[in-house]
Amino acid sequence: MADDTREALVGVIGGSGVYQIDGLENTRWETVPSSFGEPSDQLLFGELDGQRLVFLPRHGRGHRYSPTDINYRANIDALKRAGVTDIISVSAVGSLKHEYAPGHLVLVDQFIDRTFAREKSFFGKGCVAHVSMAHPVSTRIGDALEAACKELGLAHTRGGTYLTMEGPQFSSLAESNLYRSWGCDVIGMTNMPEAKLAREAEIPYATVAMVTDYDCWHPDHDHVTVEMVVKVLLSNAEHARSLIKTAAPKLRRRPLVDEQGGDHALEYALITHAEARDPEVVARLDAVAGRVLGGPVQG
Ligand SMILES: CSC[C@H]1O[C@H](OP(=O)(O)O)[C@H](O)[C@@H]1O
Ligand SMILES: Nc1ncnc2[nH]cnc12
Repeated sequence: MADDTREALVGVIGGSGVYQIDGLENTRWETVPSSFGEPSDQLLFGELDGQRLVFLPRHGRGHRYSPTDINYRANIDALKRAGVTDIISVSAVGSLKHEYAPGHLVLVDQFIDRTFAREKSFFGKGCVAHVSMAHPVSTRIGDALEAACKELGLAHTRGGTYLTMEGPQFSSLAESNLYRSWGCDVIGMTNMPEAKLAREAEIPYATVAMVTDYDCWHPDHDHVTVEMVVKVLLSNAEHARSLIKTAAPKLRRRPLVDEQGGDHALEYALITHAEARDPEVVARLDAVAGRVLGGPVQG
């Protein structure tokens, strides 16, 4: 029978408190240049139980970039250039629901984007595209993460909405209550535009949101502080590590065409006529959109 799968290369974007992956073997940090500027750091290539993996610390080693200052475009472009086919994002989040106590993992499947000071698209003047964000998270990667949580006995919930705020300040009580009234589950500062850009780059994406605090709405819990987030993260670092270790091998082979659309999002997204495209803009889209832009555009 014909093999209708292909080898995957899993990329892990580590959030606050996750600046490396212990246990990764045969590692090398490599500079991967991007046509969209500087990624947050070099990429760490390595193997986890024989499975090749690429790791990028979202805020850079030492946490040098604030959520607003992260060059999300360069990060996703660099991962694409490195051959990454699937992204697992690991993120610290505040809980907006009683039932998600610190330590709980939420495998989110929806996002609300309230950020306003970031580059959100690879496309624009000179080459316009509109991708679907109806279902921003890959069910296939979510399945692997859920199975891993079950195997490891980690407290988790499949599905949930992650509200992305601009930051860097945490929310006011009125904002926190507003997001709760919208039915959001968790709050963070980074997953948008990251998930949008992964979609544009045709890389299926899924997030493991690690609850570190109750933001500022819970009457019985202190308001979130960085100290609180770091304390919970340190005590959960082992969970994140074993989760990646258990989930990544489940993603080793992937379908030729992802049924979710995450790896062919650009199929019907480009709207600028070939003759109207700006060759310079097209040139820097070589990794992200080379599949649909075809050969070099004549100037
Ligand atoms: C250190 S608390 C706030 C910080 O943590 C989260 O980052 P990440 O998603 O990269 O884990 C949150 O979004 C803020 O950037
Ligand atoms: N309460 C919170 N708000 C925004 N980002 C966070 N990251 C961790 N906790 C957070």
